[in-house]
Amino acid sequence: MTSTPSAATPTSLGRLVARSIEVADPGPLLDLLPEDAPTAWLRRGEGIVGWGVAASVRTSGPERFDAAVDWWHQVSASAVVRDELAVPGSGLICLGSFAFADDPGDSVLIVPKVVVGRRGDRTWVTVIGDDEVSPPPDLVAQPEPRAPGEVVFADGSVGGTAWEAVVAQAVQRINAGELEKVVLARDLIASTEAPLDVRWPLRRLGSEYEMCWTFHVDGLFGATPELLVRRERGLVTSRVLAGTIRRTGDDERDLALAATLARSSKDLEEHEYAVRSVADSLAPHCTSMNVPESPFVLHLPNVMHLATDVAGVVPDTDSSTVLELAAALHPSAAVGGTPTDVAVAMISEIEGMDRGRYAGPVGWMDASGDGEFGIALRSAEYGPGPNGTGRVRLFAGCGIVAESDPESELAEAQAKFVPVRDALAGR
Ligand SMILES: C=C(O[C@@H]1C=C(C(=O)O)C=C[C@H]1O)C(=O)O
Repeated sequence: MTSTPSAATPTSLGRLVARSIEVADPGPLLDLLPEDAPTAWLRRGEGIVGWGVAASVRTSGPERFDAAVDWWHQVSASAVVRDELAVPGSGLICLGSFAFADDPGDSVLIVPKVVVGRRGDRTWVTVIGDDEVSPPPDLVAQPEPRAPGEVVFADGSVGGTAWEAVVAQAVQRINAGELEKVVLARDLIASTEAPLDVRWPLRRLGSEYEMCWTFHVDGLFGATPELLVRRERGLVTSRVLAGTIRRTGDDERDLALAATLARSSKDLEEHEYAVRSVADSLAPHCTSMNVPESPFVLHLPNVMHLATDVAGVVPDTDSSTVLELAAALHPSAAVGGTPTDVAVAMISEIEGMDRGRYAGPVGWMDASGDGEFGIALRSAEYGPGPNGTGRVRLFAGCGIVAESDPESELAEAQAKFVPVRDALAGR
């Protein structure tokens, strides 16, 4: 790895050596994570956790995806890999998280030093190092993570009332024919008494939001219900969400609400834009595709969504990695809008905040380019606060169409803060 793309800042230029071995079930993967440099991508207890940094690259700007793909090609081409399992996620892998917007676009790919993965009833450990690998570590459950202590929430960049006015402005511009749909988000700031030990919210998100992908990459964590793209041995899949209704906590009422959502023309329209944008971006890579005609309702503890699982076959002649597919799909109408360019310009004009890596692709990739990238929703970014405290920035957004009502959209955004908000609670 002598030459690196200009938009990339790598940490390791050495040749990597990776070795994966099968191990006995060590119990819940999240319980194995140490406090220092943990990474995670898990759903229903399966997936990947990792710790330490064997190599990483930071990229930025409009070239952030291309620069990361180039770096990964170089790293994986020069690596020596011994993998006794050869299942998705074993062998050399990286985890990554990408900014929503081109500017500043700060993004990261990380190759952990240790990865523990689970798929079905198989569990493995991968140890990755420079030129030589250490023996696999003992896998033992770590003590309960440190609690955040008292947590105080405050408005972020734009307060609730001001945000309603921004939504109203978007509705007006949609009705004036400028665009069809735009996704607008806001942030909340949580101040935690102690610096955040990210394993605290991760454990809670992993058990409360089993239908979601619980993730952490370099300070961005959450539990997303939306899979931007999975590439696995020539098959691509994407779970598209758009159209939301809040749950009441009363099962019978929620079922009636689910039926209302499935018939709501406003939500079906919003959903249709999102499905079309994903299908159109995947089509050039696929020989055949399955796009269901109508969505199903995905039930989460806080909200219900209209959901469509899109699938396609990528021929051997198409060598696009899952990250390139994610880059082609980003930003889908689920987090940008329709038409994409007009919506993205409107977001930066009126939203009033930098999204950072919220609503960008987050996930993992192996040396063959297979892997999974979700959309970083129901997420937050954390760092140090003043005087030994912690600071967490939570994000939530909503698709705005012609019939959107600002007050209901604000309530919907509040409901989307709930997963991370609740996961920070408890002392
Ligand atoms: C933008 C978010 O969610 C997206 C917007 C949705 C909607 O407007 O109905 C639903 C799911 C997501 O695609 C978010 O959670 O922040």
